[in-house]
Formats: sequence, structure tokens, C-alpha cells
Amino acid sequence: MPYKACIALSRRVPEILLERLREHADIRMPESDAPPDLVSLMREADYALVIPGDRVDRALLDACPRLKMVSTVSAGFDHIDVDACTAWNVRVCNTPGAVVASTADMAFALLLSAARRVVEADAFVRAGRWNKEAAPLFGMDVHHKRMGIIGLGRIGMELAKRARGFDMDVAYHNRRRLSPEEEERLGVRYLNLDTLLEQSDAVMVQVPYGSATHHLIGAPQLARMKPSAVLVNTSRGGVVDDAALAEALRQGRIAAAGLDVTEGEPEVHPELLKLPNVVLTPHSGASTRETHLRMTLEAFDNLLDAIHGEPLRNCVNPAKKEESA
Ligand SMILES: O=CC(=O)O
Repeated sequence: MPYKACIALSRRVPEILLERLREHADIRMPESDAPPDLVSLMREADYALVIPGDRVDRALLDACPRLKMVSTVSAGFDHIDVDACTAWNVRVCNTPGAVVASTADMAFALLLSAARRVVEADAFVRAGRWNKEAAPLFGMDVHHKRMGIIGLGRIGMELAKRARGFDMDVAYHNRRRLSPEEEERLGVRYLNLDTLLEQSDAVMVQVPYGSATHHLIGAPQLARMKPSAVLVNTSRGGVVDDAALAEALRQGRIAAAGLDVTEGEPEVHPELLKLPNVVLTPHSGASTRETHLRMTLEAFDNLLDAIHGEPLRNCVNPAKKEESA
């Protein structure tokens, strides 16, 4: 009988979606929805499907010698030791296209919620305080203000598009500066990081996490921001120093924050949890039914490309070069 590849899925996937994979491979997946022991699940696997929070590191690669490819159902891949995968000749693929628009929507939702105090207002109404208290909950306008986007990748560009609909002035800071034509097309202008922090009413953090972006926003950067500014992080916890942010919010050095990601998530810094001027969501930027389905299918396409020996569309690491004889 011809060899059938084995794919290990780290989470349960509805049977109807699995048909496309079953034709080409045997499937292993956990019995329940609880996070599985990855080593026992993947020990025999040729291919693996993982999600953020599943750590793919040297120990796992050592224990899974047949693994050729890891497909993550996410755009970010900081849960995967990509260098180790390259050294082990394991290709890593992600789903960068599927998440873009929904994550930008969530960033905007957090901005509006934090600036307009939507969560506080909801609690106010439920507590029966509407009509009993003279002081309304004043928030900050978002329209006609300045948005500063840190990280103008695909999600950052979607943010810029949405900001234009709110008549916002949009500045950005990025490793690579766009050409004047691209800047004109997107209606954005480049600022260095310090100036962007000093001038923006809404600071949107959208950079990947890595050693270069660890605590990119810490106490010195928060000190540069306007006292009326809102900070939104929909990228990765660790890009923002949460302890420094909690202190800045507590002291009113910035007005509010919206965070879809936190350092050490799912833990949240205890000081952030005490503050009314921070809106928190559980890393659900891409969590819509439609986007989750698109991400799963994109991750399946990546697996099928690998199984069929096709060029990998969303590969983040190179194939290991064969040692020359
Ligand atoms: O955080 C979500 C993703 O990386 O897709």
C-alpha cells in the first residue's frame, strides 16, 4: 500500500472541513477541546497544524523526527522557534492573508471603546446609574484626530483605510519607509517613532514580536505620548511593557488603552485589571466565524501544498540547503 502521510492537528476541527485532508493523509487530533500534549500527538506526524500558544521548540522537534512542516493557524509565528525549524529542515507556514481585515476591525473597535468609554458606559447603565448621576461619561472624539500607526504591514494599511473613513490624519512609523507614491495612495505620512508618539491621539501598535520589538513601548515612550492619547495593541503582548502601561494609565499620563494582547497571556498584569480606562479582549482580533474558517482553510492549503510538493505560498523560513559534497 502506498505510504499515506500523517497530519497531527493540535485542536479538534469539524469533520466536514477534514474531508479535504483525509483524501491525502491520516489525521490525528485530540479527543477533547483541551490543549493536548503536543509530543504524544505529533510524535508520528509528518505534518502538524498548530495555533498560537502551542510551543514548537527544539524539544518538540527532537521528539518528532518525521516532522517536515508546521502550519500555524495564525499570522504571527512567535510561538514557533523558526531558526530551530530551519535547522531541523522543518518548513513553517502561516496564514497572513486571512486575518488582516478582522484584526484591523478589532483594533478600531478597541480604539472606539477606549476613547468613547463604551465598556464603562455599559457598566454604568447596568448599575442603574443612568439618569441618577449628573456627570455624564465624557470620552474623546476619534474622528478628525491623528492616528499614529506603528508597523505599517498589511493590518496597519487596513487601519489607515479605516482611519480615512473617520476623517483622521494618519501618520506611520515602520522599519521600511514607503515610496512617496505608496504614501500618497494610502494617505499616510512617515514620522520617526518619538514624533509619532508625541503627536498622535491614537497610537496603534501593529508590529510582530521579536527581540527588536520587545518593550518597544515602555515607560520612556509612554512618557512622550499626549495625556489625552489612547494606545491600542492588537499585535503581540511583550511589544508593550504592561507594567509601565498600567502605571501610565493609573497616573493619567495617557488617557486610555485597548489591548487584545498582553504579556504572558492569558495572564493579565494585575494592575491593568484594576483600571477602568483599559479595555481588554482575549487575543480575539481575528476571532470571527468567517475569518476563523478562512484561516483554517488557508492553513489546510499550506499543508496540501507541502504534501503535494508544491511551492509553499506562505512559508516563513527557507528550505535547509543540502551540505555540498
Ligand atoms: O494573533 C493572531 C494571529 O497571529 O493570527
